[in-house]
Amino acid sequence: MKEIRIEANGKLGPINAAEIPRYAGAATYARLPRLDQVQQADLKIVGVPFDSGVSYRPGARFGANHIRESSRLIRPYNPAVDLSPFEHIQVADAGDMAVNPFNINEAIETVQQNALDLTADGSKLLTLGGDHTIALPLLRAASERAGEPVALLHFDAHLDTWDTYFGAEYTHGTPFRRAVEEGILDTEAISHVGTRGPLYGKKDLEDDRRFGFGIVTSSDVYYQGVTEVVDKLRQRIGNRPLYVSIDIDVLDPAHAPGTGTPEAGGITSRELLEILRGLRGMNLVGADIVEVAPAYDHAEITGVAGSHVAYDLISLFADQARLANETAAGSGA
Ligand SMILES: N=C(N)NCCCC(=O)O
Ligand SMILES: [Zn+2]
Ligand SMILES: [Zn+2]
Repeated sequence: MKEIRIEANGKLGPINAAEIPRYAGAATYARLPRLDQVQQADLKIVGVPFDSGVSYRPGARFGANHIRESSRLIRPYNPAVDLSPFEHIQVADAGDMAVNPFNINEAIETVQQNALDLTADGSKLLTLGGDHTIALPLLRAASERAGEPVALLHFDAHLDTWDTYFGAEYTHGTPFRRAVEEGILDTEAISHVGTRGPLYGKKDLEDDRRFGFGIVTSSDVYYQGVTEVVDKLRQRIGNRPLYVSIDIDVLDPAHAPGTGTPEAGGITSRELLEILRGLRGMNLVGADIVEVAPAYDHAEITGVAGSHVAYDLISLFADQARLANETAAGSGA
C-alpha cells in the first residue's frame, strides 16, 4: 500500500497517523522511513538482535523489534523540549545487523564493522539492542569516529565493569571494563547512573572507582533530585564527545519488567527522561538502548519506555542540529 508521510524541511518523516492508522503496516522505529527510502540520513536507528552475552534471562535479541512495535504511537512534536525532532535531522531505520548468535567474538567484530560502515558518511547511530555486550564494539566505533576516547554516561542498575563470567571476557556484565582496558573511554568523564542492587563484594566498587567511573546511584537520584544530578554530570563531562548507553534495567522493574536482570529500587521513566532532557547542548556522538527482553514484558510497558527513551535521545541529536543551524544563521554563514 502507498505510504503517506509527514515531510518538512526536506526531511522525510513518519507515516502520517491521520492518514494511515498507526497500527497498520510493518514497524520501523516511530514509523520513520527505512534507510533505503531516503537519500541520506543524519541519524540511523539500527537494531542488534543479539543476546548470547547474558548471564540470566535471555530474550534481548527480540528487543529492537519490540521497541519498534511499541513506538507506533510516537507523535512528531516533543513538547518537553519544544522541538519536532524529525524536522531537524533526517532519521531513518537501518534495520538489523546480522550477528552470529553462536560466536560472541565474531558478533562483536560484526557490530563494530557495521557501526563503522553505517557512520562512514558522517551520520550518527542510535542502536537498539540486544544485550549490553554490544556496547563494547559500539564504543570502539564511536571513539574511532570521534578520533579520541569518548566520555560515557552509562544508565544501568549494574556496573557492567566485572572481569569475567565462567572465564568469558565478553559478556553483558563486562563491556565497560574492557572499554577502559582498551583505552577507548576518556576516564576523566565516565559515570554510571542509576546503579543499585547487590554486588559480589565491595571490591566491585573499588575496581570500578579505580577505572575512573563516577557513580550516581538510584538513591542519589531520589535524594538529590534530577536537577542536581544533571548539573554534576554536565560538569564532569563538559563538551567532550559523549556516548550514552542505556540499559533499560536502570528503570525500576515496575517501569521496565521486560528485561533480563531486574533489580528493585530503580529510577522512574520520568526521572530517566528528565535526566536525558538535561543533557541538551552536550556533544552527543552516539547512543544505545539495550536489554529489552519482551518475553518478560507486560502490556508493552518496557517497549513503550524504550521507545520514549529513544525519542528523547533522538530529540537530543536533533537539538544539536537545531543549535548548529541557528548559530550558523546568526553568524551570517
Ligand atoms: N548488563 C546487565 N543488564 N546485567 C549484568 C548482570 C551481570 C550479572 O549477572 O552479575
Ligand atoms: Zn543492567
Ligand atoms: Zn547493563
